[in-house]
Amino acid sequence: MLAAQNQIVTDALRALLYEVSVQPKPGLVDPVSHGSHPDMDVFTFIDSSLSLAPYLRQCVQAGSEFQGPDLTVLFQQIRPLGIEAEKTMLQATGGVNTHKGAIFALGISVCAQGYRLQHPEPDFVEVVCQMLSQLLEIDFAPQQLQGKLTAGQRQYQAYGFTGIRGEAAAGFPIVIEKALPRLERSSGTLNQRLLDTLMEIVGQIQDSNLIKRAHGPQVLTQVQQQVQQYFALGGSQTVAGSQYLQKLDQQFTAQHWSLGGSADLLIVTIFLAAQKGILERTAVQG
Ligand SMILES: CC(C)(COP(=O)(O)OP(=O)(O)OC[C@H]1O[C@@H](n2cnc3c(N)ncnc32)[C@H](O)[C@@H]1O)[C@@H](O)C(=O)NCCC(=O)NCCS
Ligand SMILES: Nc1ncnc2c1ncn2[C@@H]1O[C@H](COP(=O)(O)OP(=O)(O)OP(=O)(O)O)[C@@H](O)[C@H]1O
Repeated sequence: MLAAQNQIVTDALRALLYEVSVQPKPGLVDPVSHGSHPDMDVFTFIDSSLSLAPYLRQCVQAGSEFQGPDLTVLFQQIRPLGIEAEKTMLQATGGVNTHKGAIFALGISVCAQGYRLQHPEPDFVEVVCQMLSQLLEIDFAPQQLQGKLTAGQRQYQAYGFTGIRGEAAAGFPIVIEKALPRLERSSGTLNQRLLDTLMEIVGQIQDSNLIKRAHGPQVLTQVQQQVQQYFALGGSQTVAGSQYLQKLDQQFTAQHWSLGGSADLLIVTIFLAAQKGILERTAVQG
């Protein structure tokens, strides 16, 4: 039991560290570039990731010890832990928001996997959906949408987009139905496979981070076309695809666009792939 709990925490930390190591990611921080985030670099992400280890352990423990019939209670137990973890992250990064979305999405994911150690019958999606069955109703209640709103809250009001909350409450369908299958059928180096997986997510998501930075959802159509073009050129394994991705990185950085939500779903994808044992390492070439 303890070994399995430890493995969940290790896989979650692996996911955080792998995500920031993948490059080139359009507009996102990687070891070569800070993209559209001049206040961060790869070391900020390493510090942030390490600071989250105790939080991730607490979420796993809460999941594996939970016995009641109502999994919304389990989510109520871990949410305050997430709010504390955001403060820990900000202390570790000198006040920079590196992993807000990941604290939420990965915390829920490791908690669900912790729960499944004792209750293997429901699958990951069922556990997550049960945990979050009241999330949208509670978070998007009119009394919550007052005062200074976050990007996600503003976009819910303006466009009805449910953002990270909607993805999580639906059991991360983009991760399960699109990103994991893309990762499984991908080939090449691990970096190449994870780049294709990231771009698969970018083509599917309504990323509140991107919509905020591009000042409106019309950006989604353009970015979806760019993703199609990337895959039409052969993706990360062809010279044309790689050059196109570099061009996108330059364009996103110049426009100050970012893909924070896609990065967060990539983290969840890597975590689940590691748990399923489909994240086999591939020799790095060149
Ligand atoms: C739900 C969270 C993420 C807060 O949401 P918030 O509205 O602040 O976030 P917002 O939508 O602006 O984006 C947060 C991050 O999510 C990621 N993200 C954006 N869009 C998506 C998406 N479609 N899918 C996945 N991740 C996404 C990005 O990295 C982004 O930076 C979480 O931080 C949280 O629950 N915080 C505690 C708040 C709380 O419980 N308050 C008390 C009750 S209101
Ligand atoms: N590799 C990465 N590079 C950059 N952002 C990432 C990366 N991985 C995840 N993210 C996500 O992007 C978000 C940061 O976006 P952004 O800087 O726009 O947020 P903010 O602090 O809310 O806004 P602002 O910087 O405009 O005040 C983080 O919360 C994080 O979840």
